[in-house]
Amino acid sequence: MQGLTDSTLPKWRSFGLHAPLRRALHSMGFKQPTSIQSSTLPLSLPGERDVVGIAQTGSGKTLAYGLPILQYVLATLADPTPAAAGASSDAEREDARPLAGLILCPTRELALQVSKHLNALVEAATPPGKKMRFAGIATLTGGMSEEKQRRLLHRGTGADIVVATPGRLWDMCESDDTLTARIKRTRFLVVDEADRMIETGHFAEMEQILALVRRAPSKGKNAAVDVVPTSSITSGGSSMQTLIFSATLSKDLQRNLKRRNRNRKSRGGSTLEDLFDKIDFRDDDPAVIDLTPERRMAAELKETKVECLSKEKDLYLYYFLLRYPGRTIVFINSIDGIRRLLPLLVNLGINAFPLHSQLQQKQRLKYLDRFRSAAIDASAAVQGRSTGTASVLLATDVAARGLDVPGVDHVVHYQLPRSADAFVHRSGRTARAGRSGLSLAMIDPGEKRVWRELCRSLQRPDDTAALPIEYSFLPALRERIELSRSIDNAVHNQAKAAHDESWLKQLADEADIDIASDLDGGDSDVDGGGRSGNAGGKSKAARKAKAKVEGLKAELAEMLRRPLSARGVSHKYITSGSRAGFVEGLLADEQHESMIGVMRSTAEDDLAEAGRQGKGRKKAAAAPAAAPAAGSDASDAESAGDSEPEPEPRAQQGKKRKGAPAGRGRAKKARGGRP
Ligand SMILES: Nc1ncnc2c1ncn2[C@@H]1O[C@H](COP(=O)(O)OP(=O)(O)OP(=O)(O)O)[C@@H](O)[C@H]1O
Repeated sequence: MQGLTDSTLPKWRSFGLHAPLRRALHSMGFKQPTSIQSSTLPLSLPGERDVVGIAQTGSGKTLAYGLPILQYVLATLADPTPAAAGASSDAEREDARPLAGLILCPTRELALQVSKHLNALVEAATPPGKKMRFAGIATLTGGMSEEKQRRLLHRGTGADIVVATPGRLWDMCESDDTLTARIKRTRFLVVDEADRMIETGHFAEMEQILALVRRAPSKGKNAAVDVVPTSSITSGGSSMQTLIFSATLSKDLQRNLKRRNRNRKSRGGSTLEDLFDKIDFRDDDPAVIDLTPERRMAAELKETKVECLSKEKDLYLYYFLLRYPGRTIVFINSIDGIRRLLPLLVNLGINAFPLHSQLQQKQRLKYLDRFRSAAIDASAAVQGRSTGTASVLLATDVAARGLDVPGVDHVVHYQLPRSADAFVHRSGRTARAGRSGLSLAMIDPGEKRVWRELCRSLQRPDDTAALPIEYSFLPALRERIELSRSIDNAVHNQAKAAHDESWLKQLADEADIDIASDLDGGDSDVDGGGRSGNAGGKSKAARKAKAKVEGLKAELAEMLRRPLSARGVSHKYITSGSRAGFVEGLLADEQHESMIGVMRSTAEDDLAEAGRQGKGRKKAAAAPAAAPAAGSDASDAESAGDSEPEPEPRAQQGKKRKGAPAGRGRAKKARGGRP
């Protein structure tokens, strides 16, 4: 073992991991185990116990279950099963080899990520110069070529570890006896995100897969079935170890918050009972390691909220993305919502990518990759684009669990999810592995009850601080958003007209009627215009619609070029503006890149500063009773003719340092019109 002595990684030494694994941990920079790893490893290594591990998001659960499996693979390299040793071909050897591990995950992205994580460890564990990796990992997920997955599964003497989503795995099992037989004798069964995996009605195939690893009653608990011919295997091996992991394992967190539930109390309980019902643990008393923190979230996660009208969410989201550039995942409850918001943000120059289940798998991976690899560089803000510094993933809950994208700064709940566990998992896409992060909940009046239920489910008071907002930017942002919406409507009309036109043309062709003159510029009936999909060219209306889209785009580009200024900033004579500290900030090069008048700062810093200021001026800061302020306690009712939220009394100005500006007194109600 080159360059690695027992003293290199003292914190890992007590687990007795094989040298290649310690080498890999060393080269990947994992200097010490996380809490869940150090608590479960002594129990979960080969030959030990069944383990149920519950720990906060981003705490390293993948390695907690991955290391024992890889430890087992390394041990069997030196000591293959007798049947495998006596086999004369790779296929025979594969038949005779039990699977080292079967890892079940709820989403394709998560399965691919787990494989990638374990593969990286295997690669790092392989001595330099050696081509053969010591463990083969096959990923079986839907949306990708089954044939290719089958090839990788059976390569050589077969994969050691299978990482799979239940649907694709079961499909393949139905036509692959070798796979089925190897699963029946798997040495490790891992159920990641276990509460989700066994939730009734989610994965019909889970029942069948779990039945494969259940022991046949006739064999009894201690029957040895590990080294027997494949054909005679009818039930799971007796030495299987089961490792169950999740960040949440409580039925109360799964409760539908949107449904009024009078029997709330009786619904509590633990998913553990369901697990014991559904999974045939070999251990009579599996070890349960529960490291759930009090608030159920990572300690490094800061939480905030914006209370605003539903129709104002786009505005506050845009404000947040501009004010705090970085990598942000925005969770939206419906795919239609993503389809609406995506063009709106893209028109505004935001690097936004969609992720939902109706995208092809290739596209899902492509967008995730672009989100992951987008350069977050403050200096990338370019003329004509509002920002080049944000990377935004607009996602449904398909991205809520398990996804580990390094460097996600913020999670935004554009709408509240339907259950508290979804809220915990969504929020956990940031503040991972000891990093800081922020979760922002956007709450409209209709969601106030759900928010209260959510806090109750999480057993905490509603003490989430409101996001400080510099209200004087909002009129200009609103104008941009409205223009972006108009562009989207115009593009939609254009496309619709193109569709109508080609349909009309098709009908005309079928009836042998010539409508070319209309399409060439006569008085077309096609309203709104659009692209003609035929050789006759475009109708007058289509040309008009195209010109309208181009005109609006040019107008927005011009608008985006104009700087955004906070109230009190003078463009003509910089030093004459009334905004305190503005010039000092400019001189110190601490001004925000695209919002003139506020400092570069993080949302976490601004929250902390607002908290400090708020303590001293709680009474003075109370919002006017007549209109709900964003971030203040808005009315429960979706009031008719909802007026614009009154500006927050004290505008926040970003991170305050020594000599930095203090908040300017009360801002006046924001005016519309151009800045
Ligand atoms: N011992 C360690 N030291 C430092 N970083 C680690 C360690 N173990 C894992 N990590 C890193 O922590 C990050 C989160 O790990 P992982 O995805 O396994 O978390 P998780 O607990 O499964 O999260 P979730 O509940 O969201 O699925 C990963 O980027 C991983 O590389």
